[in-house]
Amino acid sequence: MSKLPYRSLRTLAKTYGPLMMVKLGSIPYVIVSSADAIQELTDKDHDVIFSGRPQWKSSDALFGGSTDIIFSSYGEYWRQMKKICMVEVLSQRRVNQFRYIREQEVEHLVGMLKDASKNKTAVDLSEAISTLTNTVISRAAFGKTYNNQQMSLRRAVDILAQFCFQDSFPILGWVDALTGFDSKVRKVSREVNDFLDTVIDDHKKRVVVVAEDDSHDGSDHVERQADIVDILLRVQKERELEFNFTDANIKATLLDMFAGGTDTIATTLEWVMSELVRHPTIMKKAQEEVRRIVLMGSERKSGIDEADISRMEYLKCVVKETLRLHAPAPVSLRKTSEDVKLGGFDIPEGTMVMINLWAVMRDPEIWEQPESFVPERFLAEPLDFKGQTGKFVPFGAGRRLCPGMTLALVEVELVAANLLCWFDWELPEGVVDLDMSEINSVVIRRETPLSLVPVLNSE
Ligand code: HEM
Repeated sequence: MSKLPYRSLRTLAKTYGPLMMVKLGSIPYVIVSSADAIQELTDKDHDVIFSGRPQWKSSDALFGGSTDIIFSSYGEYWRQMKKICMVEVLSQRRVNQFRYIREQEVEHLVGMLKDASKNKTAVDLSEAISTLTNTVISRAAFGKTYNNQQMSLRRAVDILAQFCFQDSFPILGWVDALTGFDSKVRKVSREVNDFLDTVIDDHKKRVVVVAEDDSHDGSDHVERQADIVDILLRVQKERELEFNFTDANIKATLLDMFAGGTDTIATTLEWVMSELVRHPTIMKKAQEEVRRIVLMGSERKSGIDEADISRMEYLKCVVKETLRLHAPAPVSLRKTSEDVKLGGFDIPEGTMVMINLWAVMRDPEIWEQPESFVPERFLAEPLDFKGQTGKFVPFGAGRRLCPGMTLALVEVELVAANLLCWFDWELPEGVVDLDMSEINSVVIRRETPLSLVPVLNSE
């Protein structure tokens, strides 16, 4: 198995078919690699049975026994947690509420790039985008950024991607003590808990008027805009739940927002820009659309709002095509909750299942020129992100579908539109072709940072 397992598993599936049993470490996994199998797995007879998740040593330690949304087992507890997440934290209303944060941070990024463009030197766009996505989620979640302390969240997310003997070879679990994995997990878990306890305590102490709508335009006409911690504390106090929503649950939810909502958005933007730089005609077409809508209307605008974005049909296709080729989360991990049949095979209760989303989105049986970057394919076939066809599945499918997709898409589209509207982009001197190598960490990222020269658009 290579360092990019979704690629090796696709190669195996070409020989052994879309449903195969592979041992990863000493644990047997059913690997699912076709749209038909995904559709079957998420139909009404299968969805619940395939909605379990494997728990890891690190998820148990970091999320108090995997009690977050990403890692918790399927059941009433997960259902309640996901509902809170979707209704209270990631709903359209919330996405609108935090619009002013996205707009301010994008303005900041554009300002920085305008300054850099004066020197005609390359900027580390990966770093700039990563800072933006981190700041946006921090301000939405905590009301501000906590610079140094917040690094513990980064370390926690990184640990989830690290190899652990117990998860792959349960009989060798003791080796994790020797490699230092166990002590590292304990240390990071302590740091994260201490940090999030401080954040929650700070919020409990503040008695100020907070607004939970999108009335905040960045000025001070409400005393303070509610952030996600305020919202979760209000849920804890007011909402009638079938379980006791404790501070530990709030911490697990917050950690999920960071684990799910920073690197995924940043890496999508990196790949959008990488693909566009490699395809100048597509870049030009996308720029023309964005500039026509923003700069050539009856009143020429100095900023881009989300109403403009809703009209950028081609840009949306560029984002879809990027997510098809570069799914940030290339596989979805599941666990069966009872004996079940899939594609005619008997699968016992408790089986680990890996859905190779990446392979399905490059399957030559269902995509023309599957390896090529062709945004136009989505003009011809406007597939949505809900994964119901089993074919276009960057956010997964079924009950475990990603709840952060609305938030992710508005942020990706807003940043991309700004990068395309105000700048042309060039490769640094001496670079002829962009290296597109991938690295598998929490998400699939570029192996090398994306370094590009911004040239101010003079239109
Ligand atoms: C481009 C951005 C994103 C991509 C591609 C992405 C992709 C995914 C995928 C593939 C899954 C697994 C779905 C499955 O098992 O079928 C998932 C789950 C999840 N994502 Fe995202 N995600 C993104 C952004 C976000 C954001 C912004 C958040 C929150 C702020 C988020 C929070 C979650 C959570 C909580 C889950 C677990 C859902 C469950 O188990 O029920 N994601 N995501």
